[in-house]
Amino acid sequence: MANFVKVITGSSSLHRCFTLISRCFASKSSQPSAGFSFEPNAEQLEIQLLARKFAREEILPVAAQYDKTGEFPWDIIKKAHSLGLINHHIPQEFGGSEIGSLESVLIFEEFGYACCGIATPMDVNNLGQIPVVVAGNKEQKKKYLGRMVEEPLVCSYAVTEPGGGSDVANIKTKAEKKGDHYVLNGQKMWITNAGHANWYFVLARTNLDPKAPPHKSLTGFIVDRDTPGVIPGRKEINMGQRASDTRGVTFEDVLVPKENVLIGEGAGFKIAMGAFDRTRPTVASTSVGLAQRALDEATKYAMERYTFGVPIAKHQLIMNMLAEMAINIEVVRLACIRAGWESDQGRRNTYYASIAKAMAADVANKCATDAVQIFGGNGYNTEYPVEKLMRDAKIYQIYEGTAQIQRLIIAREHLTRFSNPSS
Ligand SMILES: CCCCCCCC(=O)SCCNC(=O)CCNC(=O)[C@H](O)C(C)(C)COP(=O)(O)OP(=O)(O)OC[C@H]1O[C@@H](n2cnc3c(N)ncnc32)[C@H](O)[C@@H]1OP(=O)(O)O
Repeated sequence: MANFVKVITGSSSLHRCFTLISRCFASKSSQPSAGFSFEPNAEQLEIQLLARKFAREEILPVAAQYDKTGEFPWDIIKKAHSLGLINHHIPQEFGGSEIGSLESVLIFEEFGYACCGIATPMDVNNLGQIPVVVAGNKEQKKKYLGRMVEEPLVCSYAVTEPGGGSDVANIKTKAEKKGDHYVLNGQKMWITNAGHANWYFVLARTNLDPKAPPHKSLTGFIVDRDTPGVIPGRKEINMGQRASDTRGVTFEDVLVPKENVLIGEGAGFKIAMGAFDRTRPTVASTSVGLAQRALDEATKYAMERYTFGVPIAKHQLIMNMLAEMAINIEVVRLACIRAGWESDQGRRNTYYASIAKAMAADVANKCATDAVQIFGGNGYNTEYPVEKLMRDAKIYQIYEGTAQIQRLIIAREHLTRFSNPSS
């Protein structure tokens, strides 16, 4: 592995970072802090710098090309795997690095800065794994997480259906128990990594009684991609994040062994929701990376572009736009850190995760749109980087819970806290 690191970077300092990152993983750096601090500790800084170097040197230069071709970024995923920059949540017991959510937040901001289309397959890899991390038994973890540490594989989180993704309790895919197996039938839609996944986390209805409480009727399964009857559809051509692989998946009489049920029948809804609590902070920080990139590109352009005899960065209306971008980025970055940190304290972070996700998605869209505005006609052209940022940003207000669903969650959490301040 060390050789591989040198081959891809030509740098022994990067390898030193890798050693440090492993040490940090081993010591689980996210211990409760002694008090407020805006300073990353030495290990967090090393992780951030490693991710930044990797993102700027390996992802950013090829981002436009992957966007153009829509090719799945296997090369990047393999390199990230070899550096320990993916599979963060897998316990050390099963070979993973088991870093904190806060460290994941730091890594994904760097990935998002370089290319969200390339970051998303790696983010979703976490989303697919987390149900197994939090709800899998020892055998399931060993079998399905262990293989992802051994080789660069990806998995998927298959919850959304053609009928909708927001109202999770109403999904229609069903799994009927027959002997030692469940027979899975149904259709999933907008499943990221679906064409390349080695296995899927699938949420399905196991209690078909219409009077049964919907949340307790859903069960989470691990489904091997090569099981007969698992049929991924065509790659969807989306507005942005084009390197990311999104497809429908049909399940036709798929036999899933009962050993692949997570926890037990009826536990699926809460497993699926709990996974979002862990991944929304990193999805949010990925979009913060995009917003920061938009600000940096816009600033550079504004300092080089002259109108009325001065760089446009000297015009107050442009300065105002840059300032607004900076304000929003600084604030939402802290929201992401809080959401990751809360999770690392072992507390339910639903409220903070949704605040970070909701705000980061809006900030990314505002910053990308304003960057295009600052670039003027050039911003609308594919020769410049900001039109891609605008296309890549939109989905953050839709996937992993729409802007509206996040506000629903925040309001519900707020009302509960308000009524019961000790909760
Ligand atoms: C990197 C980019 C990612 C790209 C791929 C993204 C993949 C996707 O986009 S997936 C599709 C997007 N969809 C979503 O994000 C789902 C959005 N929907 C939701 O989050 C839920 O359906 C939501 C919040 C609206 C829940 O609504 P609702 O059906 O009213 O359930 P609700 O009453 O709140 O909860 C039911 C039970 O679950 C529990 N629960 C809810 N949330 C959680 C949670 N976070 N953790 C644990 N338990 C939870 C509740 O406490 C309740 O428990 P009990 O019955 O014991 O009281």
